[in-house]
Amino acid sequence: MTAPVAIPSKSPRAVAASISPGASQSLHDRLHKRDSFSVIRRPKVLHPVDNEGLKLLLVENISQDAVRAFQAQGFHVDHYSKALSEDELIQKIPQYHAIGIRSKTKITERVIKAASKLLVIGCFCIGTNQVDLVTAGKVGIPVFNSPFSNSRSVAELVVSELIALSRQLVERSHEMRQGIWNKQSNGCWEVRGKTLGIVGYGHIGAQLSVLAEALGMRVIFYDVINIMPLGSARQIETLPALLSEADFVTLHVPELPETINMIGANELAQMKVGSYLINNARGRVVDIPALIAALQSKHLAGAAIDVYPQEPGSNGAPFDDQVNTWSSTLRSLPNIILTPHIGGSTEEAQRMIGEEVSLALSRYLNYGSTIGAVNFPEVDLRAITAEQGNHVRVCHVHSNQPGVLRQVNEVLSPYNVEKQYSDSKGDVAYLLADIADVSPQDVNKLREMISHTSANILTRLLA
Ligand SMILES: O=C(O)C(=O)COP(=O)(O)O
Repeated sequence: MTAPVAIPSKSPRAVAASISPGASQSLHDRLHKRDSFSVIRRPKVLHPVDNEGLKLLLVENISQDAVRAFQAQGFHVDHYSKALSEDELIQKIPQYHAIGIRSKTKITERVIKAASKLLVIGCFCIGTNQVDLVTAGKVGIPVFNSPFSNSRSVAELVVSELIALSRQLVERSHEMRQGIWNKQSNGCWEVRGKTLGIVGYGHIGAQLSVLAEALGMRVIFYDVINIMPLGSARQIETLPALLSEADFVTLHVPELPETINMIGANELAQMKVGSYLINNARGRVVDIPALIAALQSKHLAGAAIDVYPQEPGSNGAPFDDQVNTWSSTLRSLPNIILTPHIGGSTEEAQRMIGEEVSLALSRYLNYGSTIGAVNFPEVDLRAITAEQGNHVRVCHVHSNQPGVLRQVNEVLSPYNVEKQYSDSKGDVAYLLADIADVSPQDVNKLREMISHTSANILTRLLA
């Protein structure tokens, strides 16, 4: 699990989408919910004019709620339970307009280059490090994720690991399953009064902070930005200071160049003798051979690991030295809890993520909205109403360079532009414009002309 990817604050002129995952409205109602105008006037349901019959590829066992939500809109959905390798993706992706993945499927530059029809990528999880976000943005593909819907599930898993580690629960259970009675209190502790050090105080870290205090723990945290501590938690200035004070260290940071091997031999040496390490973030954040050494020397009393640099792509696949050279050594250590990347794997989290990310993808495919995209300017427009029969929405992704809007507005000048909004992020800019009274014969002509402007990356028309 990772802390949320920082989403730039929304422009005051962009319409913010507030999504309440527990809400029970239909997808259609929710697609329009945030537009107060639509309460009075019925919104028109838009469809892409040039790619009818949208095909979606969902991999890694994404929730059936998402499958149903897409099917209800008439999209064709192909659903796989396992992750696909780069070569498998390259072979399949050319026919799809959208793909939904979780943490394991890597959308590399090669995959994106092969994805000639791809319009949007949905990460049905928090982390987006498995996607080449820059390349996707450059070819006009926004990437959406679920910034917090599995946070509670991860925080609860950490609570269980805190107690299980400090009571050597997995060891005792393993012995009993082998018929060995080994009642002992040596090296077993209550968590009450112990110090929990949280590295990364995002949605998961903050949620965990509250739960841990309810157990009577002292909570300290380290984060690269200043964050208001919840309850009696305390922000610590530096990582070494946190490591040297905590009895338990738990990691909740995204995988970034600066977090890879963030916990190595030096950091482990800074941790207290007899302390514990918990990693439910990303496998490459911890230098595992160094962790193995720290456990073997008994400097650490235990560890719980849910994520690994390399992970098998499907259930039933072995977790052995072919996957990571040290797998069997790790498996042989005492008081280590190893789980197969299950931090966000609860019914509740998967259902909420399925709803949230399918909604974001549908909003983009049908209405052009990029609110919540992690690699793209966030743009939305209030709905076209059902009465506005011949209105057309232009969605124009272009290079962020001078003179583009002049060219595009030149093309639009014979029409009445009801509303338009554009924003940029890095090299990519995105314009949404609603055009009145476009005859059906003119629609394709309009798309052709805008597509031929010099900075065009991708132009879609919705009507
Ligand atoms: O949300 C995340 O980033 C996770 O690591 C969970 O990944 P998963 O959906 O279980 O593949």
